Amino acid sequence: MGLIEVKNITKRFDENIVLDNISLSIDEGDIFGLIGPNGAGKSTLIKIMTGLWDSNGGEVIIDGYSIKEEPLKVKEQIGLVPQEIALFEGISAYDNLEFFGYLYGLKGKLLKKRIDEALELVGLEEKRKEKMEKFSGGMKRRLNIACALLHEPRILIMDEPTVGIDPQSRNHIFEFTKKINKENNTTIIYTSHYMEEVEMLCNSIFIIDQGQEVAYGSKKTIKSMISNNDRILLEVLDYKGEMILAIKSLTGVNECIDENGLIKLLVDKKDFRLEPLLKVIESHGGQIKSINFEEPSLEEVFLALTGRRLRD
Ligand SMILES: Nc1ncnc2c1ncn2[C@@H]1O[C@H](COP(=O)(O)OP(=O)(O)OP(=O)(O)O)[C@@H](O)[C@H]1O
Repeated sequence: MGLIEVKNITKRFDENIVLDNISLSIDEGDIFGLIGPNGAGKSTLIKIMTGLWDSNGGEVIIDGYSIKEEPLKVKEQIGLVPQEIALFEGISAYDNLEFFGYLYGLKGKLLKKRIDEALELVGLEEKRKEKMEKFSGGMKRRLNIACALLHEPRILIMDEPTVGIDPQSRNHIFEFTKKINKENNTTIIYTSHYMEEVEMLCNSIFIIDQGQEVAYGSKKTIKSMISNNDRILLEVLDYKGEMILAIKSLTGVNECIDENGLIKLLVDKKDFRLEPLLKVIESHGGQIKSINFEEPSLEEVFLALTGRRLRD
């Protein structure tokens, strides 16, 4: 059983079904990506998983506790960073953290220690005395995440943490997310409509669209859902013209396009072997300058499975 079990969750607003029988399981230490376009149901699922909203059917079990029956046991394990920034503008970064620390029941030396650690983690130690109103959107977002980490939660949930922020803050968020996952084994749930972020950060992925599961599993599993093909890009110097014909006749090669020395291959993962390809190139006098293997991107997966782009 995973640390987090979501079982057959359904949510309706009047007649509108916004989550349709969603089930998933998240292991301790995972970085779990929940992705889908605007209005797909990501925030609604997060609100149900954290006990902020009730579902119309199904259940959420965290560490063996039902969120409906033992909400406090569940909530103390979670740090939630909501989509809307929740901070006090008129006071300093430190005072904001102190306020949230009190809410978690922290005080005295322990609170000070946790505030220092959280400020360092999100890269805002030098801004501790500055008032929030002077902060950029990205700095506010980082501080908001720091607030959610003060009680050292076992699970950190971030709902679209990089929307509308500067690249520097975005990189900070990636770096410290990876750090707390690695060093503290914190389980991360990360929602986004930026496929490339999730692709970079997450090991398990759930793609949701119009309240329904589109794909779910490890990155590898999801990518293999749409294609048995891999792409290979080769840069080859000094080869003779017949080489392309010889490559095309190799087992497992479905396509071979030559663009002035940049050779693009589409190969069947099951049947293709690298060795015969290298031999053919060598026997035609070609010299390989570079060779790259490419998998389909998550964006391509989404397009293949839904017929639409994630961001139109
Ligand atoms: N309080 C509400 N009342 C009625 N409908 C709602 C409510 N909250 C959300 N919805 C609807 O539920 C659907 C899912 O919304 P949700 O905010 O969960 O999507 P999302 O994937 O988080 O999108 P975004 O990336 O835009 O935040 C949308 O159609 C939305 O209009």
